[in-house]
Amino acid sequence: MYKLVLMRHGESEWNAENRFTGWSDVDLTIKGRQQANKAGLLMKEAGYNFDLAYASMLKRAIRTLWVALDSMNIMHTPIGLSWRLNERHYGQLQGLNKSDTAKKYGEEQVLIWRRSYDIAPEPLSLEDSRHPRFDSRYSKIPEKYLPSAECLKDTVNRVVPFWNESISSAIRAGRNVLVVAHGNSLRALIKHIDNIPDGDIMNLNIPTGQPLVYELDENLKVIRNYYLGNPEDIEKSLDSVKNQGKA
Ligand SMILES: O=C(O)[C@H](O)COP(=O)(O)O
Repeated sequence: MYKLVLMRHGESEWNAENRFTGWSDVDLTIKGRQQANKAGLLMKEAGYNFDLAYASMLKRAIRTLWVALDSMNIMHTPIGLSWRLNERHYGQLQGLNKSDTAKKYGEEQVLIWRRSYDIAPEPLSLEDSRHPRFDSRYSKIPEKYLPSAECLKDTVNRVVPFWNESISSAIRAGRNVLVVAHGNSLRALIKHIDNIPDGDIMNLNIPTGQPLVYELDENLKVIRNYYLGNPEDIEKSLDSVKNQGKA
């Protein structure tokens, strides 16, 4: 049996301000750093150790990973960063307050933008200075792959090649792997590894800074999954994620 640990970054500055974030590169809040530290201690106490860790190319995920590895005292762990683990690109919604957006367009519309499987928000124009094609960290990635907006289906299509080419082969090679990414890039990954139907994935939310363990059989089929943290904290955190789109 293999074990894989997935974790969403700790609270970010825009989580705290309830703004759509996507590929915007905002940092962790103090609370977010504390969550990452606590998550590391939790994993250490539970006997986890990692041979390899992955994060997206966004600093809220990278810093969460650094802080967690630091609190586990395993900062030597090799790290792979990939744009394929970045958050779902939220297009023109990026930067807007979720609750104000619900007041303007209605909660139902915001829920569609946040959780529908195949409806993407309005894209950023190719000339918008926030477009990833102007960001040097993505300069080696062919422009056709750089999103202007994504629905979850697009994010699944972006994340799955990274699972197939990197994460799953590391697991099969017997390496203990930690992946730190984002609410929607993890929903995309989980949809794939746990074979969740398109219609059911809208009910899955991921709390910030909570290690989520997946036990996998030799064919990488999911046996079971569970959070390491306190169930009440996780429930509270899940409710707050759900309620972000309320007017
Ligand atoms: O990009 C964002 O705003 C968050 O990371 C995830 O947002 P969501 O829960 O509204 O999809």
